[in-house]
Amino acid sequence: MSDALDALGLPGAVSDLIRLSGDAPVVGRAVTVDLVSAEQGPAAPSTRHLATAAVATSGPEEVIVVAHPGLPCAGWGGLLTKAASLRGIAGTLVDGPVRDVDESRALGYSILGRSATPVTARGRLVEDSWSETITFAGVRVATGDLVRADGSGIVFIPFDRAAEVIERARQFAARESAMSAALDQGEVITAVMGASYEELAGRVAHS
Ligand SMILES: O=C([O-])CC(=O)C(=O)O
Ligand SMILES: [Mg+2]
Repeated sequence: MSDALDALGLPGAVSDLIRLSGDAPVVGRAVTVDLVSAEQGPAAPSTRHLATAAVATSGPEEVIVVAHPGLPCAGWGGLLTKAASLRGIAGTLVDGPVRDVDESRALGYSILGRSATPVTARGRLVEDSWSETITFAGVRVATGDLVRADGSGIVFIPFDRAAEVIERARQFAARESAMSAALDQGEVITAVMGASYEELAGRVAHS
């Protein structure tokens, strides 16, 4: 998917976030949440914990995508995981720290984030909006965009470019399957990942 974005000159690949829990690929449509520091948020104190509206209205094939202002406190926790898991939500991506990671692991719920922390968001972070377009690790993400995340990171695909990105990704995947089969048949890696593979990336990157 990342190679397909490269090929089409699209941003959307996010490095540096790590898998904190779960082991299944996270695939679905983004449901965005934007967090700000409590000092920058609304004057009245928050009466609803962050991300709860997004969780309460989302379900299977949806992914909660949480923008985080970078303070050292959690943008997600175990009770949110429990509620999301009960609703069949595909997973959560947080551009910041996450807490209660062991609870999320016990439930097998997939989370990618920047780090783990024990520190609560309460009194520190508030939800500025949800379902609005956000900037997540430098990528603009709208609710409804496609997401795929796994142990290597995240790709976001704008909904209106999804068909062409997926088509291109299928071509790359077919090519890699053939290369993998060639290895099974005894071809050497120097030949399998030879000039044609390198040229493919070069052509792609500059097309
Ligand atoms: O207080 C928080 O940051 C959220 C939390 O622990 C949870 O969802 O369990
Ligand atoms: Mg908790």
